Amino acid sequence: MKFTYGSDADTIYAPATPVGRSALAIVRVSGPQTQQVFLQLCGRIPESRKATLSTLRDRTGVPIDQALVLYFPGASSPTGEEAGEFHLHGNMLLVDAFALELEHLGLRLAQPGEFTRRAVLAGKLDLTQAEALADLVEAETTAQRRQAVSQLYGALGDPVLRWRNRLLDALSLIEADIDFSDEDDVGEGLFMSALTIASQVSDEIQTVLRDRGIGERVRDGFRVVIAGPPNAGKSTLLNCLAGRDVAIVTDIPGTTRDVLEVRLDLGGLPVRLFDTAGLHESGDVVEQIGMARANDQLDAADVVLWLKPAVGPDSDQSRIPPPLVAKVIHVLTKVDRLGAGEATIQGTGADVAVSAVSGAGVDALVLAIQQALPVSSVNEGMAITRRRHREALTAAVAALCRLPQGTEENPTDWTELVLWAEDLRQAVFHVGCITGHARPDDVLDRIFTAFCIGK
Ligand SMILES: Nc1nc2c(ncn2[C@@H]2O[C@H](COP(=O)(O)OP(=O)(O)OP(=O)(O)O)[C@@H](O)[C@H]2O)c(=O)[nH]1
Ligand SMILES: [K+]
Ligand SMILES: [Mg+2]
Repeated sequence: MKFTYGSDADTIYAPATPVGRSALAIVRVSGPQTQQVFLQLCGRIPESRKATLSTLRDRTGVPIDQALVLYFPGASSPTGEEAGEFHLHGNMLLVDAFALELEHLGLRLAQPGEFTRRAVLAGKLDLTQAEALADLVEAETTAQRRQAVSQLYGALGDPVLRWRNRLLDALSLIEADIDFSDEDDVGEGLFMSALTIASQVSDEIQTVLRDRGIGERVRDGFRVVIAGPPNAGKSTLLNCLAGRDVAIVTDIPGTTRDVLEVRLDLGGLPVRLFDTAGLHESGDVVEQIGMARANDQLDAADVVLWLKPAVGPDSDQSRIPPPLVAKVIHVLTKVDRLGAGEATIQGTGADVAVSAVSGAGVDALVLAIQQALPVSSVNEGMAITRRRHREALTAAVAALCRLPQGTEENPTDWTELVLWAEDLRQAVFHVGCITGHARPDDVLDRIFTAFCIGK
């Protein structure tokens, strides 16, 4: 969907707190008509940046509410333009009555993310910080919250900006060389320093690109897939780990066909846990489709729980998982059905033995999953958190790799310098897209449509 914003010259408003009953409801206003809003509804413009108690009145003079109001003048406001905040009591009828007065003055309801968009356009935030704000609002686990906060404080934006500045330095060296050069001479040899800078930046970016996608995983959730033969107890285990009855369980093999997903917080890490159809030879068309879906999940998994029942008709099937990139945890299930004293894991090849009925071994399994997640570097230093960042960095590296890699190489004539300058310019552009220093409109639209209104 293409999202179109109203004019950036409009004065916008939006509730910044959730709909419903609450102690307070905060309404934000931003744009050139802000002072007029204060004059009309409070009777005066409050002192800048100071919480002031004020009676809000409608256009007939009838009080709407007594509210704490805040006025942020021009450039020092969160959006970089005239802005205000109204802390009403948290009743929706009251908020509606207030909104009606704002609309009467010509304000319009903000689009999702429009306040943050204005802050970016005013240079108050770079794009990675704007994305971090969205991630912070959406965070469901500690790791997500920490990653969002560190990105807000520049964990991604700062190094990207430094790369861009160094590439700009390199570009200006080459441009100087071009200026010095005439037809017989290719400049002062400044290109050598330029190529050194470019290759160092390229190496640094490539190191970051080899991060195994941890930042993206923290943002989206690590994928843990439960798989194994039919009736191994996969759906029962999903329900047990989720703590609720998500999946259908029966003693009929082939009960699960569709992929089911639950989101879990495992020690602060976001996990997407998937239940899949039992894998075996089957002529049943529906089961075959289910197994194809199961295999797709296995291909995308970070960790696979491969289940095998300790007892029952399926226990002797010596099934092994298909070849996988993911880490595999071999889980022996239904151990409550083993006789007392029977050694559980030994000789079975399993890593963990569980019973979803008695709960035995479930804590050990959770621990094993946590240890199998590729999290050693979570929240430490720079993290790529979106595909957008990865694509931009990859494109920048591709441009830098077109430059000669050894500094010994001399340009054959000055037109070659011009081509090198162009490659550098492209690298600068792609790196700049991450922070918003180069800003194609579709990038902005894609980012801000994912925001909630009022942010
Ligand atoms: N005693 C005992 N029975 C279990 C346990 N886990 C599962 N079962 C039983 O095993 C049968 C199969 O369980 P499911 O969870 O449906 O197995 P599944 O692997 O999802 O099966 P499909 O979806 O058909 O591949 C059911 O009758 C469950 O009640 C367990 O830990 N202990
Ligand atoms: K079943
Ligand atoms: Mg099942």
